[in-house]
Amino acid sequence: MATQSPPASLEAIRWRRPRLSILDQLLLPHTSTYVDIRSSADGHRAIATMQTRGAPAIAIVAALSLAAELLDPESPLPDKEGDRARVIEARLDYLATSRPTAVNLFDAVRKLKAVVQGAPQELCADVVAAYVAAAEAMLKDDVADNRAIGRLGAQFIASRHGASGLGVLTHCNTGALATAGHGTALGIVRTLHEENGLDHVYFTETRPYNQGARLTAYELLAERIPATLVCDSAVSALLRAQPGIKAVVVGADRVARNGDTANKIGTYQLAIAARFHGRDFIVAAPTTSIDNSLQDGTEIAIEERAQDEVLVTHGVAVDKLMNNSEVERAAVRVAPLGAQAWNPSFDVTPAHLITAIVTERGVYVRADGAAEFDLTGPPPSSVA
Ligand SMILES: CSC[C@@H](O)[C@@H](O)C(=O)COP(=O)(O)O
Repeated sequence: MATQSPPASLEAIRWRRPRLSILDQLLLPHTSTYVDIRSSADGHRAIATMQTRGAPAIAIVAALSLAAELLDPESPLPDKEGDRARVIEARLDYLATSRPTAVNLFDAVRKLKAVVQGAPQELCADVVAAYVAAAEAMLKDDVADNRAIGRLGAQFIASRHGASGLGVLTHCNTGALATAGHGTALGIVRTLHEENGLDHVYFTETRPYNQGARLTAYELLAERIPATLVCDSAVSALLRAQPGIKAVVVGADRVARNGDTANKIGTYQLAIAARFHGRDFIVAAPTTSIDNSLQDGTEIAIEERAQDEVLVTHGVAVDKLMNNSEVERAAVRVAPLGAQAWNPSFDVTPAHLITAIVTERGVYVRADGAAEFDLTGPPPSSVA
């Protein structure tokens, strides 16, 4: 395995029609390896094992994995158009079982099924062409959406706290590795940095999978953004010690129509700490993360992952890393054999703890005195 420094511009999802490859996020940050995804079965496996992760990225990899399969001349698709459409829909249903919480996946599956059902029926190639074009559009649109979220979020924070010298705290990884590029909450951090508004970003380890310590650190180093890693348990102490941190910015896996937000485990306690210390708590998410079918967060399915993610940790040997030798990721048991762990991958932050929800269409805030958002209509400050 080769060791590499972080590339200048991250491309976690590499689509070169008809080929898809993804940056293996189980091996980051010490090893950058692209894995070929040739089929929906490969896509399902990459999502379930978290070789790729992050709500928007999961949806896009699922969509493109099936595009790669459909464009493969050796893929055994039936010749008849109706049969072909049914096979595509069955593959989409299968992809939807890869992870349960991020609604972007289900949103993508629903939209792609509608494309397949609406495609002209005369030629077999049409349904595939329509599918591939729609999947490719999802990749392209996500970057544009993230750039809009970055700009609107940076403007919102600047309007409340000034346009320079800002400190922010973020959680998990919501950057180029979790999306098609730029990122959501990390997109706001990137935009603040590009516009010289950012003084410093603090980011959590995000146990147990360490999306912060491994992936956000990797992205921030690549772009030389001034940043400091903290343990998840240091957040309250950090907010007390650093009055310059004006906002906590996080992503979302699913937002109910009242604003209750499911995001990476630990987000809820960050929101409580932010409220206690009088800081803004901002959710950054594309509208594909909003699930208007859910009245509130109690209806969100929370994924529980394997106990071993808590009981065992992974890393590389420090001496090999320092000597620039080839490194191999190894598992290290932390808890004693026999110890039991509970490992919910997400938690739900109640709407009343959230200052604003930044989408690509605009910023939602709660009406004066309201404990909940109304996400069923356009945001008050919509983007034309
Ligand atoms: C733009 S990514 C937003 C969320 O998906 C992110 O914060 C998160 O919770 C990711 O969880 P993960 O388990 O790594 O897929």
